[in-house]
Amino acid sequence: MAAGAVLFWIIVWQLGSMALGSPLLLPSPVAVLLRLGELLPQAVFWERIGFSLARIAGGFALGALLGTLGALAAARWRVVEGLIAPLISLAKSVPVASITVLALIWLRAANLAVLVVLLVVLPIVYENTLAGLRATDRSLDEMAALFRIPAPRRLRYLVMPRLFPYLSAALGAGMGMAWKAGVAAEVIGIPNGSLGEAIYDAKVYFDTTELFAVTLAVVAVSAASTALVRAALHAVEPIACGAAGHAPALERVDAGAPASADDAQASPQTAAATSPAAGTAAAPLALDGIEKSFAGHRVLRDVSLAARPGEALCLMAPSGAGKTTLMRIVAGLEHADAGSLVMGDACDREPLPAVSMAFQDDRLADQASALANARLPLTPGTAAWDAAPELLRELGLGERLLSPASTCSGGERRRIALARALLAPHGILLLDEPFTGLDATARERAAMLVRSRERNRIVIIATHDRVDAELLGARVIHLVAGERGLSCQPD
Ligand SMILES: Nc1ncnc2c1ncn2[C@@H]1O[C@H](COP(=O)(O)OP(=O)(O)OP(=O)(O)O)[C@@H](O)[C@H]1O
Repeated sequence: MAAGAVLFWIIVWQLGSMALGSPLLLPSPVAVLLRLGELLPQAVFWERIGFSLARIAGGFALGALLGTLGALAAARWRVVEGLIAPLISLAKSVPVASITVLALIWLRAANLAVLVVLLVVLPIVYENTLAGLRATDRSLDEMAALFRIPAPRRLRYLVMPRLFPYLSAALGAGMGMAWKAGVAAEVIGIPNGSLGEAIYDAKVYFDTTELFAVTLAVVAVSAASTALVRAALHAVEPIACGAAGHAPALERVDAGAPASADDAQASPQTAAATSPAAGTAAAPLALDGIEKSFAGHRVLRDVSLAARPGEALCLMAPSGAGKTTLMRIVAGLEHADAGSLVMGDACDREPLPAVSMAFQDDRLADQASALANARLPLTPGTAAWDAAPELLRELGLGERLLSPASTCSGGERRRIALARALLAPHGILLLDEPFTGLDATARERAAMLVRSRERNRIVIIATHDRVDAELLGARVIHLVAGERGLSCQPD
């Protein structure tokens, strides 16, 4: 299709040239191709291409680097964004010709394309990268904060997948613009041995055919550079984004325990023996008189409850009653309007308490594998790290260990999120409707695994289903609707 379109326009060009009948105004494509054929064997022509390519690529690399660093700093500090904003506006609006003339005053003519290209590429990369960084997924950020995922892992598995499409678009567009601006600057500054000089000479000698031939070469080299940049980005993307199969550090499965369907039959008792949480002692938890409203709508009123390590509580209430809100308050993700929350000796919410949570909406790194997701909050070499593949197998995910989370079914994603919460060695485990989407067998197995790992933790489960409480042997707490909100009542 593309080749057909090109052929169509070459025919139009040929017909136009024949109609005009003046090679000075519009040489025919055949004449241009013949001239290009004469230029291509000449070493000096390739030296010109090399000269311009080196400077344009250099300016592009500098612009991309500074644009990315500037965007990272601007996303982190508003004051930096404010300081950079006028410079970016200036770089976008100042004509290439003005920059070129200034560059000629400041620099040697040979290197002026570097500065001009830098100033053209920098705002494109800066603005796109900043937009990518701002297109944050708050729920993933919240998950990362709760699990205390180390910054380099956050960047690779959670930020880069969002950022990469913006960065690719910017670099692809930036490379095309770099050639336009770089050659324009060379035509004005006429550095010796550049493609711009060849175009300038062709203009001076009214050699329109030569002008077209050199321009055609510029277009070809620009297209090849853009294709190269896109191919490099395509190759780098899975590694930069920690996609499944490209994160060996997080995905190493013990050689003695290959992923297989048979492994899914491993018993929960085995898991209990290797449970990372087995030695984790939690402090008691006490909520007293918790109140919470959203925009005047009271959700929780006078909610009080207490739990000791080793205890499981089951919050039962109808949909929309406030179970998630209460869990979020325990996790420190939401602030109560009134009341107190005590964990052992530590009062209240700052910093976030050592809590792990299976969120209602899973919150997985979609491109990463099931195993990488389960290990995101973990430290290599710990018991929890080593136990991750086994736990996933016991949850029936032996075949999916190295599959991207995005390709997993709803029930499989639920179990990955559950595994991540179970493995994180925190004293309080919050499970928000953890068995949604699981069939009866998977649900029973998951419940047994939770039970086998809860010994020294406080487990709070939100559910609509009494069976979940029975499977887990949990104490049932009803959130009961009152006149002015929801309060807590034992079973
Ligand atoms: N950030 C928020 N802003 C405004 N309203 C909110 C917010 N978070 C929760 N709510 C409201 O608080 C109420 C309780 O929500 P919550 O998610 O805690 O209920 P739930 O019992 O967990 O529901 P479900 O069982 O359907 O998950 C709902 O009416 C919800 O719309």
